[in-house]
Amino acid sequence: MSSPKAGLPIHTTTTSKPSTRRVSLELDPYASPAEYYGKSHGPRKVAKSRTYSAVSPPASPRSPHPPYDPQPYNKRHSSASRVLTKHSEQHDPALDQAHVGGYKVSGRRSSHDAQGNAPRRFLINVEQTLMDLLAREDTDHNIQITIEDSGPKTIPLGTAASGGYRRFDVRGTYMLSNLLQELTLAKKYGRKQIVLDEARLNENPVNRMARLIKDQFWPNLTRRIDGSNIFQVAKDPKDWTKDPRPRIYVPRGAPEQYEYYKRVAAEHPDMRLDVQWLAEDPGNDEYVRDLNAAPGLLAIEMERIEDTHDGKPNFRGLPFVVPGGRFNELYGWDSYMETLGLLVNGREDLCEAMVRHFCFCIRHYGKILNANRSYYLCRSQPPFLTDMALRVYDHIKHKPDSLEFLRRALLAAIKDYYSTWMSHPRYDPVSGLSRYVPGGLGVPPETEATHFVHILTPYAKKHNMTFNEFVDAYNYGHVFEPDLDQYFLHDRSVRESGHDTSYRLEKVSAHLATVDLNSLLYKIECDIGRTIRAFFGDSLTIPPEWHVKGHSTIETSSNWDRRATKRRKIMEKLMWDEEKGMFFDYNTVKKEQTGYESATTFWAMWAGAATPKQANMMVQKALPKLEVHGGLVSGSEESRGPVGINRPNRQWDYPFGWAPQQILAWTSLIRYGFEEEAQRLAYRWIYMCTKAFVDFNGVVVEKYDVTRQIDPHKVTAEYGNQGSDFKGVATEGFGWVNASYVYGLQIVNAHMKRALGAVTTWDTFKKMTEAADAEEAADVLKKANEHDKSVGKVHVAEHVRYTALPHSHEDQVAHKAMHGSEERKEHHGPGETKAAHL
Ligand SMILES: OC[C@H]1O[C@H](O[C@H]2O[C@H](CO)[C@@H](O)[C@H](O)[C@H]2O)[C@H](O)[C@@H](O)[C@@H]1O
Repeated sequence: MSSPKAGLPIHTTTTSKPSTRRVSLELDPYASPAEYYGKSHGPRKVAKSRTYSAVSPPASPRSPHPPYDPQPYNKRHSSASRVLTKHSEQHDPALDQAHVGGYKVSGRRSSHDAQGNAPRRFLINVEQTLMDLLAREDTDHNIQITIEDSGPKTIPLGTAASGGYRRFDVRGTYMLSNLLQELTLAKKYGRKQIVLDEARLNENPVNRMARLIKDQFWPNLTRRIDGSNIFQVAKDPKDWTKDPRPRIYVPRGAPEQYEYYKRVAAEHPDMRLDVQWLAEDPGNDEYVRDLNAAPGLLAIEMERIEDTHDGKPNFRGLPFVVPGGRFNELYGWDSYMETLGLLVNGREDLCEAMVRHFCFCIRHYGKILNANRSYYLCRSQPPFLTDMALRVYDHIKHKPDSLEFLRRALLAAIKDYYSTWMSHPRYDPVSGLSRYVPGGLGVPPETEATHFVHILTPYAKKHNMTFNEFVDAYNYGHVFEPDLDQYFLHDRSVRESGHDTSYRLEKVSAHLATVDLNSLLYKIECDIGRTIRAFFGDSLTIPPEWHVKGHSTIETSSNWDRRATKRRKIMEKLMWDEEKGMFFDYNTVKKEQTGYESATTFWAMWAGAATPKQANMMVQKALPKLEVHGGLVSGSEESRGPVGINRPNRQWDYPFGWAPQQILAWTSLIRYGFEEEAQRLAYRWIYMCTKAFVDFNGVVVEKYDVTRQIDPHKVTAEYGNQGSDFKGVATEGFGWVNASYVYGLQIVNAHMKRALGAVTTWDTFKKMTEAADAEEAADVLKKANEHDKSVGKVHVAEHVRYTALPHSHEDQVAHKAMHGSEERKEHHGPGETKAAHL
């Protein structure tokens, strides 16, 4: 483990940096913190004492910045001397250059550094500068420097070229907060003194955020579960018991894991690791409820490694990426969304491992779990396995066992399809559609204590019990409240949908055949049919361990194609509203559409279930209702209805926007040729994330208020916002937002990227582009007229069209979307189009 943080994240081999980088001044100013402060900073931080002795005398009161002196010169001199003397055998060309050649050291008093051509670097005493910076700039004392702080917004730092003698002002919230972040990281890596590249402080914010995601956030969100870390990862911040302890449940089909964990427990009794067999039928409602008295992790996939020194079989957990810093377990649809970003960042190793975990879960727990904790055993999440596996396969197909990987994922997806989504109670035979209807009893134990207070308190009063007494009595069937049973049936359903919580679903979810779920199942049907045909000779044998009773042991594509066609027709009949230009959830009990306007309407396009005409109507009618400042809002304000003290807002409703909704909408739009709209939405979202990142100390959160222009990360709904509560530096971001950022940057064009780097709003960018186009057109017109005068012809329109043609690849893509209709067709399958790669 190379992370300095809590020992939790694991840093697996990354493809992002060549290992041959030289440790010297050549060090990439944008190297990952592990490299910049960990491996490579040592030799840069020191210089020979003899060179240091050449530094000029103390600053005079006439120094350009007399009011601020973070450390008296003599103190700086002596502390630096100490370091320098101590490490005098080490050599830093940067400082040699400063004192011996290159930059000539002035004999005058300390002064501000003039900007030379060489990149500027600062020589910084970490602890002292950190203290000074916070004392001066963090006026609201939250250990973040943001636009809400009212400090002077400037701090002078000594340049490395002058051995810290000459000073240069670092100004503005963005640079100061980057300084805070860098110092916090340097401190975590144990650095006392650093040479810091200015380039790290004034880096293009889009590049910085994308870089942090790739080099820092993904590694810090990466976990594995095995004996080396079970003590930490088994800990659950949601654990409600009096004696939280590490506990792992192992399914009967994985006896080698049971033996392994038993051995780990025996070897480390101080850990108090509780290793338990899971029941044969772990999806039983009563059983899962009873496990709530002793919640624990559920074992996931491991790989066999070299035997122990005494010849015992040994294992290592496969890695996975968690949704956010507080999590230690593998989530369902978060993992899919993260995969989209991880693939952009070359981390197919992690994506492949997550698919393998999902296969393990389907095989042993019967489904992809909400997350691998005992209290999630009855509950799944939106299913994306086929798309995930196909995308990963596309990146690993050169590997010898890649086809086996795909086969296994397909077998797992088929089993999950039959036994989870097309079985009672999720499948509704009357409509032919599916619903989120997980099992379970009682109050979901993992939710925030306050979430159900308003629902349960009247019942507690009615039964003359305290709140906790009532919850206990209700959970164990000592009191009967059928209305509450219905309430929690729907609540569990909302949580399985991943959209927890929303007024779209509250008190009705289990009755709804949602657009989201049925679009996903349509996609799964298409993917399975196509994959069996393309990769497995149109005949896939189902081995006993994947076989679901009542279904064939040989799968062919035609059945899957038929299923997909059937579902598409039903969706069109029951969910499509031609007049509104939207798909709506269908209430299978009331047998009517709900009419709730939700961003999930675009999932039908993502899956390819919408006809081109329907897609066009959605762009014309649904998009304007849901497009706001920061991209796509979860649902319309009108559909959500009024909120207030008695009807609090819900995090998956207006005005909040979530990364998965953005990602799926962009991909949907591109799939049907609406690249201009996809780019605009991606721009809005990336702009909003970047703006918050720049103004609020590098914050990246779980969800945003997409209608808020200044501080969109401030979300007060339900449990607040994951990712906003950090000290000094955000080290993980949030999984699916990280993914949306790097994925979205693949969608916007080069001009947009530049404008985003300058934190330009969409409206300004649009005006600028239109103005530039108009100017260019006027210029062309002028030239054409001149030309026409000379040749006596008028072909202005042709010239305008020609000169408006963009030159870069991205521009051509955008241009085609704007001017050409040839790409507006339906695409299916990976590898066919840009959409497929996205
Ligand atoms: O504790 C409340 C809920 O927390 C999770 O839901 C939210 O976070 C998940 C992880 O990012 C995400 O998958 C989900 O869409 C979010 O709403 C958890 O999944 C819920 O089961 C839990 O009740």
